[in-house]
Amino acid sequence: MKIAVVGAGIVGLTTAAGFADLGHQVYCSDTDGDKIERIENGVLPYLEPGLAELVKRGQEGGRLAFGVGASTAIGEAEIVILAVGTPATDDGEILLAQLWEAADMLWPRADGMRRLIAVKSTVPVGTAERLEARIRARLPAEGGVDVVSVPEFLREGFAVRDFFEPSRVVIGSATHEAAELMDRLYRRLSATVVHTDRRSAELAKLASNAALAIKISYANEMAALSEQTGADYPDIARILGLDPRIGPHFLGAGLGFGGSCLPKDTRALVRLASEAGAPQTVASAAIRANAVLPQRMARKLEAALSGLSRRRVALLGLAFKPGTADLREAPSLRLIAELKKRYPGISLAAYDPAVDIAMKRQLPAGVGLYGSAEEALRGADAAIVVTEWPEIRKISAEDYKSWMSRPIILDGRNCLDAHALNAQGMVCIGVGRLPAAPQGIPAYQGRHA
Ligand SMILES: NC(=O)c1ccc[n+]([C@@H]2O[C@H](COP(=O)([O-])OP(=O)(O)OC[C@H]3O[C@@H](n4cnc5c(N)ncnc54)[C@H](O)[C@@H]3O)[C@@H](O)[C@H]2O)c1
Ligand SMILES: O=c1ccn([C@@H]2O[C@H](COP(=O)(O)OP(=O)(O)O[C@H]3O[C@H](CO)[C@@H](O)[C@H](O)[C@H]3O)[C@@H](O)[C@H]2O)c(=O)[nH]1
Repeated sequence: MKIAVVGAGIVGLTTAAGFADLGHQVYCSDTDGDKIERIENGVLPYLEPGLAELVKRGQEGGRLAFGVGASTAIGEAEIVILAVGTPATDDGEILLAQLWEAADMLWPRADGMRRLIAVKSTVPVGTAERLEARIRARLPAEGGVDVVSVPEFLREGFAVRDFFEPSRVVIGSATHEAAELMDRLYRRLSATVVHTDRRSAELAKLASNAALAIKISYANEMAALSEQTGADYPDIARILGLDPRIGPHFLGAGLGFGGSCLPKDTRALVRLASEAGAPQTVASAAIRANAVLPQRMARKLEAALSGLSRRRVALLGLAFKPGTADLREAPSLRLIAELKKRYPGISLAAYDPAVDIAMKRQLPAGVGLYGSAEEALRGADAAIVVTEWPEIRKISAEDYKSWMSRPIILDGRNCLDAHALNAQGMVCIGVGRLPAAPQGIPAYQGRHA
């Protein structure tokens, strides 16, 4: 099948390279000429395991080509997949400018034959219908277009794996022909395919991310309650997760959810729901619960160190999760803003294994960015684990003790063995965990003390 993918972000590029690998003829376009040039030369702008190899295989096999903007290849494609960005404002309005721009580039190439446009970008409910109406209004009478909704559920850092082994493929369509054609496209993947209407597909995407956000916020509030009542949240999470009706995933407490999707899509759902007259109070509370986590961490830091104004604090990890260099809505940025607001004299020394130029540019002024954990930790009065990178989890008690002024670690992802580190003369405090008598924090006398 001939396919065009519009947008070469993580989603577009993975989709394009994935379908090329499945034997389709794929043309992938982006308006960003630099990005396309880098991709064509094998220098991917994303840290995604296996993606560079997949792209190379597609190019070498002659099944994957790239270009800037519109092209005849788009006119020839049976299916055009839209994977452009759909950022959201702080109050949850999803901005569709990139989608309309892409659509306006398509319609002059859609005349004369019936064509399928698949919206993979995350959009408000009703967008596929609006897009179809917009394109149809510009088409000559003999032309035709069907717009379907095929939301994407891949996770950053697992994009390639999730393409080939998706948890589900959702196809929202309005005609039998469109559903059938999309089915053919996905036939080579052994995935559970759910056929539905377009609005349900669009809402299912927002609902999925909001469900994950709600679960994480529940975990974080339960962790706070554990701290207040002398319980151990990781044990509680394990007990909860053993109930198959609850499940073990997304119960990790810490600095909360970030990234380009969970925060924006949950905000979008809340806004959409309020406009539709069906308020999503639970999703709304999940956003509020997430927002207070940097303050909680700042208070813990203050309790662990008496006086913070001239202290040096190391931040271990900046990316919104391990395996990516993505800083979009990263908890690290909210934590930095909170610490700098509360303690203007604080010195912040950060390290992230995926540090790159883009990350440097996004960091607020006044944060030192170092090329190794050792450099960030040297002379630090405390360290906060912000992202649970394997490299960071592996730092030994000996290293912490020899590099830092005071070996105080606030484990913002509960990824360290606090008891083992504490037994080696460190002060390691997790989230929802019982503190092991650090200075400034009252000792707990229970089994974890
Ligand atoms: N990143 C994820 O993990 C993820 C997962 C699932 C769904 N999504 C959703 O998928 C969509 C894409 O996400 P992303 O992270 O890949 O976005 P992105 O912003 O990283 O990439 C979008 C790309 O589209 C390009 N673009 C914009 N207008 C264009 C046009 N008119 N023609 C051609 N290219 C154009 C941009 O230059 C950019 O390279 C979003 O709606 C997002 O919410 C993202
Ligand atoms: O128990 C947990 C699990 C995750 N997180 C945080 O939640 C955020 C999001 O994590 P994750 O969902 O793994 O990352 P994304 O790559 O943003 O993927 C989400 O967003 C994508 C874009 O819509 C969807 O396609 C995916 O299905 C959905 O998991 C990160 O900041 C994590 O640190 C926690 O705090 N606790």
